[in-house]
Amino acid sequence: MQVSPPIEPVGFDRLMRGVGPFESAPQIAVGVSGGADSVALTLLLARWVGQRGGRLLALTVDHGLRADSHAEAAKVAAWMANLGIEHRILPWVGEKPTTGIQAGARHARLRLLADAAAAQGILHLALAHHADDQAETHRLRADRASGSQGLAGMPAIREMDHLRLIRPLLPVAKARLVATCQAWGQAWVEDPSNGNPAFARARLRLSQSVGANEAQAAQTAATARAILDGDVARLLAMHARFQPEGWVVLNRALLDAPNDRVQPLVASLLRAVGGAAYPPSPASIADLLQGLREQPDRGRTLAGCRFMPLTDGWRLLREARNLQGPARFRGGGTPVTWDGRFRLSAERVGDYSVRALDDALWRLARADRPDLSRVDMPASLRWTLPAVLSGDRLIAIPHLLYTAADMPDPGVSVVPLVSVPAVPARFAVVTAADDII
Ligand SMILES: Nc1ncnc2c1ncn2[C@@H]1O[C@H](COP(=O)(O)OP(=O)(O)OP(=O)(O)O)[C@@H](O)[C@H]1O
Repeated sequence: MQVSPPIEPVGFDRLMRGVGPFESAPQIAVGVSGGADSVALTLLLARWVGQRGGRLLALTVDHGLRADSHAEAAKVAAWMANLGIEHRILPWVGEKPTTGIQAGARHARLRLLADAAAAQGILHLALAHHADDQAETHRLRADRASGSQGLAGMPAIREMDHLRLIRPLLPVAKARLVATCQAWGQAWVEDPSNGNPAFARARLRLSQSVGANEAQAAQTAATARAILDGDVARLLAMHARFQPEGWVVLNRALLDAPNDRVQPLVASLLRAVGGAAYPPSPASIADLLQGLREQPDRGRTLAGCRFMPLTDGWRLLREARNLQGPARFRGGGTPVTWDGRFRLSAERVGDYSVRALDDALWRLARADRPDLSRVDMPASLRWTLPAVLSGDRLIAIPHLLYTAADMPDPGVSVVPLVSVPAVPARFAVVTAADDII
């Protein structure tokens, strides 16, 4: 039987160069679940960061979904203390989903990790996905017949709102990570859900071993993806202008680019503007593109978005129907995501809810502030905006800079989830495959 060697310092330096650049004294956060993969990554990072006079912050999310999750997190904390690695436990509090638990836990986990790192001014969050994970992603996506971008799997670098998600171990086989822990004499925990066939990923691990061919295919696809992401980012920079209200102006010339570039770009745009968890099928995007090319002056809808013709392009915006219903939040800085498009929070603690601006709320706001009528905005866009209520009182329409005159200012802030005008590359890398963290 072939024995896998542990990862040596030189090899890890090379892996880190692949996900750079870093500051001269790098500050990095790492998600450590306690499994062999993330424990190995934490050990490797601690040495790498230490050699450069930087800082490593290890973070463990306690999902509270299993009886022993607290004990496990505490065990990781003890290991980290032993190794002299700064560590924090982040409990997942609040409502848990009843269906799609794994996907819900992944999203919550990423948010908790990213927020904790960003709060410390850390710009890089490392996760321990490895080559076997990549190959599994590849196979899962192939089973669901996703487009070429999905098949390209996870990116090694993904820009998020305030930091970069990095996956330095993507080229490395899991066996080498286990060997790394062993070489360090460091224990790890086995995740029982990896053996639970209820979950697609675990099922795959149990039913099929992932072959070298697939790992190779995933690697090739990942390279193709990096090239694709770069091209898509350039096209976005040239032809798309993002607006803070979550819509985009597109030049008609965008459609002159090759289809294998326009297709994933439009998929990302639709997902960002429409707020859906997944982009629509490649076939429906192909139909849309054909329609836009043949009759550019006709409006079209797809995936909760509208293309409204302009003189030399389109306004792409959220359709003002099937928007998410009211979502409640407590303020005090804790954010809520609404309609898959915006993250809202309020400084002042209160009993708030966010829902779509409608005619009745708009009348109330204008009665309070008649000058709002002069805001130059098409009605179709207005009805896609979030309005914030306290009980049943309208208190803010953040995009119109409206706050109710006779109420204390709740200090509402709103961030569009995916539109990042200054750095289109961030936008370009959002695909369904990124949901797998
Ligand atoms: N509870 C957690 N707390 C912090 N980070 C986590 C947690 N769970 C997963 N991660 C991070 O996300 C990565 C991917 O998660 P995934 O569920 O695929 O890993 P895992 O099966 O728990 O394995 P491992 O911990 O061995 O990496 C992990 O490698 C780790 O970096």
